Amino acid sequence: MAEVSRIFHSTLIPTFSTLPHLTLNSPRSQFQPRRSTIHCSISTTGDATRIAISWGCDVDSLENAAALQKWLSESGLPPQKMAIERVEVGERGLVALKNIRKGEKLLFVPPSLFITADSEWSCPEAGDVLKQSSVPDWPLLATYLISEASLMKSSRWSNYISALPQQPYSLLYWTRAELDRYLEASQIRERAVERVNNVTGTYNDLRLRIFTKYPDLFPEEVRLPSMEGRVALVPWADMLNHSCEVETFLDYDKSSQGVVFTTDRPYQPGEQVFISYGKKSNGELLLSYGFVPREGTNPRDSVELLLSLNKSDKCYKEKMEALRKHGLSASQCFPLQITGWPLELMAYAYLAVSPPSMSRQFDEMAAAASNKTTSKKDIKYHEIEEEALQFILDTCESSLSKYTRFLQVMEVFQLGKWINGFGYDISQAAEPEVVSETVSSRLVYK
Ligand SMILES: C[S@@+](CC[C@H](N)C(=O)[O-])C[C@H]1O[C@@H](n2cnc3c(N)ncnc32)[C@H](O)[C@@H]1O
Repeated sequence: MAEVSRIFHSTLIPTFSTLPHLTLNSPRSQFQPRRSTIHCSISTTGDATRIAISWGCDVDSLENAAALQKWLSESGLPPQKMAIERVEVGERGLVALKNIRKGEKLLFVPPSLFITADSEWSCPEAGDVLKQSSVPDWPLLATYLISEASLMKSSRWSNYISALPQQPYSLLYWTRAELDRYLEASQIRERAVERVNNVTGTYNDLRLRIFTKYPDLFPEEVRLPSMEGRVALVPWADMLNHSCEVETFLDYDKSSQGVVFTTDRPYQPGEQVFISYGKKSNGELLLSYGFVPREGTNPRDSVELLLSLNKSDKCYKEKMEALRKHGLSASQCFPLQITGWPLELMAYAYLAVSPPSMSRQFDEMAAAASNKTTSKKDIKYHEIEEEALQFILDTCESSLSKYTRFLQVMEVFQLGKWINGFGYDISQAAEPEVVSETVSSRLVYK
């Protein structure tokens, strides 16, 4: 169960958020067996000339969502205590229709409604080719979805496909220039670039290895979106939005043989019901799901702060040696959270600012800065504490200075407040410009 739970937790929702279009297989019985072809051309880059298949709807369309809901009930989804509605957080979401108790299990989506790598293809030959070529789950499912979308109304999944957001919020749609500009100083920028390259690379690989070799099965350009891990798509369950306050997540329930989640709080009729997409930072949420939670609502938010020894430090060599001994280097990243920073960061700061007269403490400091050692972490050197805090503050300021536009609206002095424990949320600096500009059309940030 733990494994299933992990898989569902980490892959179900990303699936939805990163794939422009999703699908499932159609049972042969519903169709005339035929040698259909995947005839489509879908762009993840916004190249309008490539879009050939009509699918999906506006992110807030309720019409298609209602059709989805009706189709799901006719296809085996048991009666629900929730309905799809327009919501404040996440455009559309599941809202309680009745009182829901804490600890209640909801959803019960049966496996017949899941979309997995084992789902039956309407074009079985195309499925066979991909499987024989050991195509990983993600690109396999993406191709599957596209193939079903190309069948339009005749696909068993047409109601599902039509209810998916046509243009999901995703960093995959950002151009390289936009990623560079708006995520300029965030670690998420590199990871987003990597992810886009991964998607493009996988698509190019498939095109070279498979699509061009079977032009009758894959006659046109098929652009594939993101992939990551194993995959299952679960209609209905993927209408649930994320809340940082909620601890509960999707799971496979062996006894009922369906996808469920257990509420961790009661809901009253009209309230939006949430799950957790995981304990992720704002950057991670942006990367995987294309949104940033409302400011200050994510206690798990964090940014990496890079601390470095000063090369002109008289004791640079000795400090370096001490750090090396404990598996650290002259530049080291530490997570800064909305709730504070790790003791290791403070220990590193002590080491960075300590004068030659404290050389006997270098080892103790380096050990405390390493998360690999079990040595005492909570070290304190009152004589250099202020200097160490100033060092952290300076590093924060220099890190923030990369967010040029951000600094125009956020006075640096607020950093001082934060560092003195007033709770300034430095983590919002993760994607500050994203919040302010481009993203009005792409990123949900309210
Ligand atoms: C699994 S879908 C949830 C259903 C989606 N709201 C819909 O209407 O199709 C995940 C997407 O919902 C949106 N979303 C989920 N939780 C959100 C939140 N807390 N704030 C803003 N958007 C959210 C994001 O666009 C995300 O990529």
